[in-house]
Order: sequence, then structure tokens, then C-alpha cells
Amino acid sequence: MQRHDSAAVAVDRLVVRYPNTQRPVLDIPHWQVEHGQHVFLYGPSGSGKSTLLSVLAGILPASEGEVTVLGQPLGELSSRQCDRFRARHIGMVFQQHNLIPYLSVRDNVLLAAQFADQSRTETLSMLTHLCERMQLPAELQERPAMTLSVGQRQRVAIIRALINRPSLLIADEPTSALDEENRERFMGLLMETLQQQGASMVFVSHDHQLAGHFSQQLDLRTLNQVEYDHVD
Ligand SMILES: Nc1ncnc2c1ncn2[C@@H]1O[C@H](COP(=O)(O)OP(=O)(O)OP(=O)(O)O)[C@@H](O)[C@H]1O
Repeated sequence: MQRHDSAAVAVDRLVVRYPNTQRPVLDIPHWQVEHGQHVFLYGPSGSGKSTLLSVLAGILPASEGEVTVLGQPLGELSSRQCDRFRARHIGMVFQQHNLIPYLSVRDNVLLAAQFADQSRTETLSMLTHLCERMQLPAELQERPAMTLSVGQRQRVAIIRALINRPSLLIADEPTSALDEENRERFMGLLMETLQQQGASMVFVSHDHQLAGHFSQQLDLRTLNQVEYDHVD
């Protein structure tokens, strides 16, 4: 099997079916994301965007084919190894940012950093640095996540995803709860931080106004050979 050590993501002959369903959701002959590339992935509701992100994150296994992330074929990992690989190398931000409401911002972030190879001191200094970059006042670190505004929580979710200096960031509609001004500011900060860290990103959104921030815009229908069910 061909290896793609030079790419951040490489997908070969990928087929994905959910359990108890015959028809695949994804059938992608080949797709590659280069290191440092930032991909804006779009497509109609039900076309398989979230499914593809789950496969890239190693949350959902490929039914057929090979998915290689940062040179590691995910199919070669046990589920425990896959969890560890994800925690160390992949940052994830979802629409539901899943912060633990009663834990402080700091503890929410430290929880995500527990699998990282960096020390607690390094993590805390990275947290301070990212709070500055994301324009979050330092005193917010002590506050329970539930006391933050939606925009602040979204920025904490990004900080949590970046705390382990991931090489790949996977984002599913992370800006959906933000107003236009906060969205633009959030995107600017995110892109700057990613560039600084040299990370790649696959970002799913329905909001085409954001597409200009990305090095590549990709309609999933051009990759996926499965006809999606129209629900719109
Ligand atoms: N757990 C599941 N079991 C069975 N089918 C599923 C499951 N999750 C998603 N699907 C189906 O897979 C297809 C793709 O869903 P997916 O959530 O990946 O689409 P999407 O492009 O992200 O949609 P949206 O833009 O609405 O979020 C849909 O037909 C959906 O019903």
C-alpha cells in the first residue's frame, strides 16, 4: 500500500458505511491535504462532511480503504492507540464545543493536555500565550466555563484544541454561534495562530463568507462518488 508521509492527510479508496446500512455514505477514491494547507470543506446537508471529519479523527473507522494522518495509517492502530494518537496530534473543535460547564477554563484546557508530551508548566505558559492571542483576559482562566459568553467559550474551545500544538486541526462549524464581527475576529486569530504553529486544517462550514480565509475551498461532492440524499 502506498504511504503518504509527506501529506497531513491522505485518503485512498475510502468507503464508509454506518453499521446496519448497506449504502455507503462516503466513497472517495483519493484525497490529500498537504502539510500547512487549510481546507474549507463544504457541501449540502447530509453529504457526509461530519462523517469524513470523524474518520480523519479516528473516531469512526473506514469500512474499506486507507486513511493516513500525519504519516500514520489509522487502520494500523488499536482503538486505544488511536485515542492517544488523536490526543497528541489532532485538535478538534465542534459546533457543540463540549466544555465542562462547572470546570474553570484552565481545568477544561488542562484536561485536554493530559495526554500531551509537554509538562504542566509548558502547558500553562502555552495557555497564557493562547489566551493573549485569542484576546481572552487572563482572569477568565479561573472562571467556570458556564459563566463565559458564547464567543468566549468558542475561543476557549479553540485554545483547548490548540494546547497540545496539534499538527492537524479538525473543525466542524466552529463559528456557528458567533455574530459576524466576532466570527471575522475569531477567524483572523485562528488563521494567524495556525500559521504560527505550522498546522494544517480541515474546516467544515456552510458559511461561504469564511471561504476567503482558506488556501483551498473544496465541495465534498467533487470528491465523494456517493449520491447524497437531498433533504433541503
Ligand atoms: N450514526 C449514524 N448512523 C447512520 N447514519 C448516519 C449516522 N450519522 C450520519 N448518518 C447519515 O450519513 C449521512 C451523512 O451525514 P453527515 O452528518 O456526515 O452529513 P453532513 O454533510 O455533515 O450534514 P450537515 O451539513 O447537515 O451537518 C446522512 O445521510 C446521515 O443521515
